Amino acid sequence: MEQPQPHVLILPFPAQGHIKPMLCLAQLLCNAGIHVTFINSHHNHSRLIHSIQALSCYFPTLHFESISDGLSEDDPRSLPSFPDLVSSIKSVTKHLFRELLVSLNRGSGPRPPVTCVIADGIMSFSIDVAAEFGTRVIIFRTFSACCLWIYLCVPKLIAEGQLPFGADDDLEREIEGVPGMEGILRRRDLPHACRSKQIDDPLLQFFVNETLAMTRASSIILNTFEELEAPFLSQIARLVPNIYTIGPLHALTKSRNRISISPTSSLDASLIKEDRSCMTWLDSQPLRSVLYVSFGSLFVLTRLQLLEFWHGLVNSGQRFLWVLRPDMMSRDENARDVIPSDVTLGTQEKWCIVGWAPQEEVLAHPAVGGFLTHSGWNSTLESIVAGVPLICWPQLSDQMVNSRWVSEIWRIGLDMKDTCDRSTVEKMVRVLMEEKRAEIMKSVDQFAGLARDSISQFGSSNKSLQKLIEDLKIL
Ligand SMILES: O=c1ccn([C@@H]2O[C@H](COP(=O)(O)OP(=O)(O)O[C@H]3O[C@H](CO)[C@@H](O)[C@H](O)[C@H]3O)[C@@H](O)[C@H]2O)c(=O)[nH]1
Repeated sequence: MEQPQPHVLILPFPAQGHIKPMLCLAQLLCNAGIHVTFINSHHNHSRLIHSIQALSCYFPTLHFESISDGLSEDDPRSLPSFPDLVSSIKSVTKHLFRELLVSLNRGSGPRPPVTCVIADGIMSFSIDVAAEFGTRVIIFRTFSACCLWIYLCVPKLIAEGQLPFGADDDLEREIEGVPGMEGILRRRDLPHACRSKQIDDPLLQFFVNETLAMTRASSIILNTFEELEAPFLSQIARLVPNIYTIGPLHALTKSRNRISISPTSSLDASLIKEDRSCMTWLDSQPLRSVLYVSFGSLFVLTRLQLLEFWHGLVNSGQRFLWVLRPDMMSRDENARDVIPSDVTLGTQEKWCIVGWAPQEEVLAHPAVGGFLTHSGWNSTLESIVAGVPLICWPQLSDQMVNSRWVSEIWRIGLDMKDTCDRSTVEKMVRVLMEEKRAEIMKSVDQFAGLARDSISQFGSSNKSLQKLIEDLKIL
């Protein structure tokens, strides 16, 4: 009789910062001979079609399915639409996910029935759906352990009266009651939703409820490495049954793929088409001279913020490469039209602007010497691996605490949260690129080394991956 085979169904939240690490994990599991079905929204599936075709060629056990996210094709999916997306997923996607599970479990075609669901940490409905079928669920949290630990502590902070506070209250005040963060965590470092005076603020409730739901899964996966976040991993381990710490996933995946990937191939699963002209521009820049500026895939800027950044960057006298996405402005404007018209657009000697960059390659380029970022977790990890120091300008969720840890604990960069004026931008850039560069680079090099060690053959993240693979093969 034929042995039953493992088949993992992976369900990411339909956004770039969630799809990318989960697709990395999918590749690692396929390398171990496991069948994986990766679910995208219809909207993202069509945007990823080239990556999907390339990945399906390279990994014979990797399959793709798509279901609706409940929004229409033309609806925006950037940050202001996040609440609409969350509620449509809850009302529409949940049922479609159940139907897909039923159909895959019929076992028709080359794939065996589903043996495990690996679902995004903000798609907790999957825990209930999988339970109907008696299928094991592992939750994948795509952001930092330090942020996960804060969300787990929010009910306690509410009970102790430390929450709520309003955005006008003293944001410098220390937060007590998050073990391991004493003396470091201030109100302003909590996820932005904590600044609401209303404890029933829908966004805060959403993140807290999704976090608590996670404790019902059989295990959780975190895209981090032990040497970076050990204190929080041990705190979280007291509340969840089992943690696999497998990160930085992008680097682990690249080191394990036996295929040679040409830089122009689309295996990186970008939802926006990359403009590779910036790589040619970087080739002509001096060593470590360029500040890379990117605020991730969701972030939206006001006209005023964009102008303050622009003037601050130009006044710093440093070279910069800036990613301005076409959907980046809070009003229906093109970011490039907002930049003062006395400056000719296009590739200049000192700066270059693109709509979307091949970020990992940019960070690995010898001309890049710093990264001005919103501190999304993927960007933070990618910068750590590349050994590039950071200036953090966080706006929400995990970004708020990531930036605090970057500046105060890991000491690999600077935190400029809650400020956005040209003189601060100029000063921060000068400090990072010149004044404190040598000092910051000592920690940057140390953490880049630790990240490399964690994904090596005997490293902590690789061991955790091997354990996950073994566990998935036990049916
Ligand atoms: O020009 C660009 C800009 C970005 N990226 C990639 O896009 C991803 C962006 O991810 P991240 O840095 O995590 O930012 P967001 O897209 O904003 O991610 C969301 O999801 C993350 C994971 O949960 C959270 O940490 C963030 O706070 C949340 O905003 C990274 O892999 C980048 O390499 C590119 O490839 N090209």
